[in-house]
Order: sequence, then C-alpha cells, then structure tokens
Amino acid sequence: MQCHHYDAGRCRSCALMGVPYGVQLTDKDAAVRARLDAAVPAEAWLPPQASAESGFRNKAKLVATGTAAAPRLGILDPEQHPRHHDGTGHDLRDCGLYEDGMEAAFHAIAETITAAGLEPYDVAARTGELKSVIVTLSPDRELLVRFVLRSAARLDALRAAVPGLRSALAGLGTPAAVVTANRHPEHVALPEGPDEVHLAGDPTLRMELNGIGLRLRPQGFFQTNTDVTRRLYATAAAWLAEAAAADGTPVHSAWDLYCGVGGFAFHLARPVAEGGAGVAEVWGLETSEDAVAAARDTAAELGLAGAVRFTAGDATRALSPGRREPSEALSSGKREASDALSSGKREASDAGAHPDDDAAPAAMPDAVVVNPPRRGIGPELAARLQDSGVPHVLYSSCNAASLAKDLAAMPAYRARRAQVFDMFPQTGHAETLVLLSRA
Ligand SMILES: C[S@@+](CC[C@H](N)C(=O)[O-])C[C@H]1O[C@@H](n2cnc3c(N)ncnc32)[C@H](O)[C@@H]1O
Repeated sequence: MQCHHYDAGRCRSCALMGVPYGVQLTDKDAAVRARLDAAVPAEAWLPPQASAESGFRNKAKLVATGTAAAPRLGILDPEQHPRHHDGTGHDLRDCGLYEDGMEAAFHAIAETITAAGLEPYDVAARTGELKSVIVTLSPDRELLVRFVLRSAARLDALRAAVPGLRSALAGLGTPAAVVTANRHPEHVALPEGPDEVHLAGDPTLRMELNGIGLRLRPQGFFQTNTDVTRRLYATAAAWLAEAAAADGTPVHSAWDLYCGVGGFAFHLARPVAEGGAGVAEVWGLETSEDAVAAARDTAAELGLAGAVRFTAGDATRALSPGRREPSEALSSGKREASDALSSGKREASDAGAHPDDDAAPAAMPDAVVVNPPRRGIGPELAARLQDSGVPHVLYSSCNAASLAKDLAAMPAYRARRAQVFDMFPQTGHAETLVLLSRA
C-alpha cells in the first residue's frame, strides 16, 4: 500500500507503510513467536491470519481543525505538540485504511459541520466547539456518528442539521443508524467525555458477525477490523470445542473477562442456542456500563438472557482465590456475589437485563476468556488464574510483550494453540490468540 499523506510526512501513524504486505505479515508473526518463545511451543502455532492490507478499518476518530466553513477532519499536525497547537491539522478523509464508503460519509459530515456552524476547537486558544468526529461503519453498512463537542452551545444547531445529514448518508448507501453528541468540556488529551447526548436513530449500532447481531453503544469498545474479528471469535470458539472434545471433558461454563459487547461470549454460547453442544452458561465482566448494557440487549434479542449474563465490574478482581466448585452449581441457580462486583455495579433496569445479571457466579467456570487492553491482565489476575483450577484459558492479546509477562506468571497452563491475527496492517501491532490448558 502507498499513501500520499505518509510520503509527504503529514501522517506517520502507519509505521510499515510501503513495506509489502506479505513481508509485514511474516515479520510480525516471527516477532510475536520470538516474544512468546518461552511460553508457546513451536508446534502450537498456526499460520497467521491475514487481513486486507487497506480498507479494513471500521472506525475513524477524526480530529477537527480549520474552520466551520472549511473544516479539516484528520489529525493535528504531528510536528506540533497539542499544547502548542496553532489550529493547524491535516485532512485525512481519504485515508486508505478506512472501509469503502466511509470517505463519502466524512464529506457529508463535513457539510453538516458547516451547516451547523461548528467551529473546530483550537487547543491553544481554547476556543471553538467541535473537537472531533468518531464514526463506525457496521457490516450492514450502517453508521454510528458521534460529534465530540466542548459544550452544549451549538447543540441545537447540530440537532437541526442532523436530518439533513441522515438523508445525505442514506443517499450514499450508508444510513446513520445512530447519531450522538459527546460532551467533552475538559482540556485534556482524552478523546471523549463522559456525557453522550442522543440526537437521532437507535440507541445501538448492530454489528453482525458470523450471524450474531452484536450491539454497539456509542461509548462501548469494538474491534476495529471487522473481518479479522469475525475470524478471531470463530477460532476461539472452535479451539475450545476441539479441546473439550479431545480431553473428553465438556466445557459447560465460561467467563468472558474484559468482554466489551460480548463478542467472545456469544460465539461460545451460540452452538447451544442453536440446539447443539457447547458452552451453556457464560458470564461476561467489563468496566464499561455502555458495553454491558449493549451486551445485555444482544442476550435478550437472541433469547439468551439468563444463560449469557453480563456484569459491570473490574476483571482484575474476578476469580476469588482457591475455590473450585462443580460447574453444575451454575445451572442449579446457586449464585452468590463475589469481590468481582465490588466496583461498577449497575442497576438491572435495562430492557435486556436479567434479574441475575449483577450476581457473579458462585462456581469457578470450566474456561475463562481474557481480552484485556494493552497492559495485559497483570500479576493479580494472572496469579488468580494460576491458582484457580480453571481447566482452559483463552487469552486474546493486542500486546505480545504484556502477554509474554502474563503467561510467565501462569506456569500451571500449557499453550496448546496460538495464532497471530493481523488486526492492524501497516503497523507493527498484532492480535494474538492463545489457548491454554492446565498442564
Ligand atoms: C481489548 S478490549 C476487548 C473487548 C472485547 N473482548 C471485544 O472483543 O471487543 C478491552 C476491554 O476491556 C475493558 N476493560 C478495561 N479495563 C478493565 C477492567 N479492569 N475490568 C474489566 N474490563 C476492563 C475495556 O472497557 C474494553 O472493553
């Protein structure tokens, strides 16, 4: 892939731009294997899962610069520290990483910015209203469009411009399923603020993967490479089923820690939902209440509320030490609160909430999925898994360095399968999935 922004030095986000994709993939795979050399035997590795090298990103975070009349949507000038920023930035609407159709949508959004008189925020002067726009395209080609605003000053003007935006986007074949404004009054480097104002459409964007309609709320996390994510979730479910069959010990219950909107959880539970053999009881734990609420919506929609439950809380505190009860305890309805829930409780009042959603399972599960942020699961959760007696762990990691550290802290497990999923072409980053079973 070639990029004129990269060649001109305007954007350096893609460190591997210009390196042939086959070489990128081979190098990345070798680098991850080398990093995990001590924990993953050579025979456990499968060949890496490739991505399209361009047009793979479903999500754009575009910083607004310029003026309301002529907005630029892209990045701040990389030469300038944001605190000394003079309002200049580069327009990256034509970035080749975005999925087909997103660029046309960005142009329609720019016209809405002009129509609503949204002056881009100037970091140095602390003037202006629009900080960025965040756009996600679903596999059904519907959009979630978020305007990140400094204050509510231009909210009514934006609201008035939204019907025009929606009809323009519908005309382009990428209708806006959800339009919101995020209020971000703080002068800090975080990309968005805590308050989301719904402007039009549904509360969630439907992200259908492998026939499962996951629901994404504006502040929930979703993997940025839809096609590779589809394969990641399907592979995780397949490996666990294969391990259960090979060992002759069915996996009845699983926990999905750092579950987001429940991608792994629903893929594990789906065979049972379809009347086959599989994981009958799944519990997801996640700090984002938006993500948990969206996951509950999906569970209700799939008729799985009760069998697939979600709780808002801190995954590093899941797994009380030293307890291993039979998984039948889950299906017999025996549950008790554990310290997994000591933070981030939410009212079970959402449409999709099940009465037991806030209760942690009493029994240890037969398998745990962990998919943490770059920092990894850390020593506390690694130690708890090490001592837990849980037969299988599926670890999906976007950082081989923290993965290596975490695996070193869990010597009770041996890696049976491992594979690199290239979620992030043109960069040195990769997702790695490892299936671990008790040695
Ligand atoms: C890499 S994402 C994975 C999400 C999900 N598994 C998926 O496939 O989309 C990591 C998730 O962990 C959540 N998270 C971060 N720290 C957490 C913690 N201490 N406990 C629970 N969830 C956490 C984030 O909100 C985010 O949704």
